[in-house]
Amino acid sequence: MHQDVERGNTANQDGAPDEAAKRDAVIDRVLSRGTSNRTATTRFTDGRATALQDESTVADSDHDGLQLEREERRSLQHVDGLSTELEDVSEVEYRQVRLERAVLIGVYAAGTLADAENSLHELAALCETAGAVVLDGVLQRRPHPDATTYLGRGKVEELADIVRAVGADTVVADTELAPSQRRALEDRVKVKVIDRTAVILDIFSQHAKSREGKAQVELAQLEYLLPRLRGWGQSMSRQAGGQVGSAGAGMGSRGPGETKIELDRRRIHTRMAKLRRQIAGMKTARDTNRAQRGRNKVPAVAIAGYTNAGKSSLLNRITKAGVLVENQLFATLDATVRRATTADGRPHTIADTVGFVRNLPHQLVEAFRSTLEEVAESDVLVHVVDGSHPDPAAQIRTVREVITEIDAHELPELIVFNKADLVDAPTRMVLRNLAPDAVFVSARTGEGIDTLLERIAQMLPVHEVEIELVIPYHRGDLVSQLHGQGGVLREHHDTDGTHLRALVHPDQLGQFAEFRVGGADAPERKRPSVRHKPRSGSEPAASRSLDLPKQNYDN
Ligand SMILES: Nc1nc2c(ncn2[C@@H]2O[C@H](COP(=O)(O)OP(=O)(O)OP(=O)(O)O)[C@@H](O)[C@H]2O)c(=O)[nH]1
Ligand SMILES: [Mg+2]
Repeated sequence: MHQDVERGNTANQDGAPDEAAKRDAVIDRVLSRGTSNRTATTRFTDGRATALQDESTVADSDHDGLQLEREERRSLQHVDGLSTELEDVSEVEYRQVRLERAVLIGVYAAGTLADAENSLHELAALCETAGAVVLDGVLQRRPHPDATTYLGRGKVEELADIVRAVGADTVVADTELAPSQRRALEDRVKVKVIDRTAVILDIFSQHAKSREGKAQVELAQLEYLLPRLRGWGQSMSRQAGGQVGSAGAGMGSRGPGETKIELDRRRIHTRMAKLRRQIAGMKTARDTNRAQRGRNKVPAVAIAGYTNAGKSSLLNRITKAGVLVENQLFATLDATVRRATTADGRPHTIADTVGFVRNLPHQLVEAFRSTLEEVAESDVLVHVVDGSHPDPAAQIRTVREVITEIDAHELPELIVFNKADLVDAPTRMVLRNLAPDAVFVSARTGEGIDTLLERIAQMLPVHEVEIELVIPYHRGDLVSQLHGQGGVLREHHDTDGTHLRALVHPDQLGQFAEFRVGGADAPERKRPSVRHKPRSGSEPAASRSLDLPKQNYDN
């Protein structure tokens, strides 16, 4: 729009080049030389790269000029059905003032077109959630994004044409852009350019409600901005016409806000240190709560999964918790913990958690680490997957990646395919192959909920009983059995047999009654069992903590 035109015209007048600018320019030049060689000489045959070839060495290839041209034309691919533009013209008029009009861009390697399209559709949903209108989306096939301009040089010109033709004011790249790529693209396309990470951070900043959530998002945003400081300071002040404030500036620029962005690095570092301390402080309260639950031996279930999979709906269905459910990405940012009881009366907690998404900014995973500990410290992971999603396998992969990152990958996991009301029989077969033990449920219709509750009850740790035993030598089978179930705490041999202190399931008390020290009436100490799958070494998982080293919070 008008500001963008102005910005384009003034792009060369932005301050005298300082040392950093010179350094950047050199880096940019070096990078652009390296890639221009590569992109000019890479060719594809039948969707497969034929390795790096020089133009002069492809004489014997079956490419003729026409084929090359056709391939070039094909390589910038439109993704249909992305537009979220409103039909009603009057509403469009109104929204134009308020919302950004975005064109999405992505790069995909040979053979991953379907995946790239899914990813671009998801980016469209993210942009929509952030409050933008998506006008168009284009994908370019390329082994790697261009180091200078993300899309190839020629394609950037086409993109500029598209942006002008549809009247967009923002370009959103599907993967994280290097600061120099973003600047180079902006200079050529003449509108604001942001990336997937900025959109996700923007949604988080709009949705954060609790003090802790807000602090976590701000920390993540500052971390993202820090290496981009110079570029953002310039383009954002141009973008907003010098206007100070956070709400009106649009996707990728809300949150820390204009004035903060223009603070020097040192002050941002100070602010980040303060946020880390705040978050660590709030974490203490959460730890106390959790320790309380731990002392009362209440097993914990965590509902985790891809964003919009229906985690909150499921928690509502199970516990009638009244948790915010929205057809939006990242509706839930704060972990909600509810109490529940199994059919046989065992109390436990169920926690709803923040959703995951592909390319979840690592800054967010770091900042939300204390919230995500809620997941890592639970006893059972209920991994909710949207069964009606076009690529549930990718969702499962993404969620497992994050779960591994927060050290929760060894928890017993139950895959739950939700939205079964939208899944037909053939798709169920496919899903079943993905996860044979999974439960199919519908938070909407209630289908499968009873089975889900039964399965959760089976997976909850049972409280084991600690007993003292003397087992005569001719019953070595019992000693082996106790070792086999991992229940032996202490053992020594004496003349009357093997002396043991062991953990057994309450159902086994009868079996061992005659060997108990002091007879069957001996006092027994109840204690929670160790995890189903103890983590590395002999250390029981329950005693592990995800605490970052103290110094990480303070510098
Ligand atoms: N058809 C159908 N829709 C469902 C079902 N469960 C949830 N939904 C819908 O899916 C959307 C997302 O539901 P949420 O419960 O907010 O999903 P979530 O996983 O908590 O999402 P985030 O908190 O954003 O990560 C909402 O529009 C729900 O109405 C289901 O079983 N069937
Ligand atoms: Mg939710």
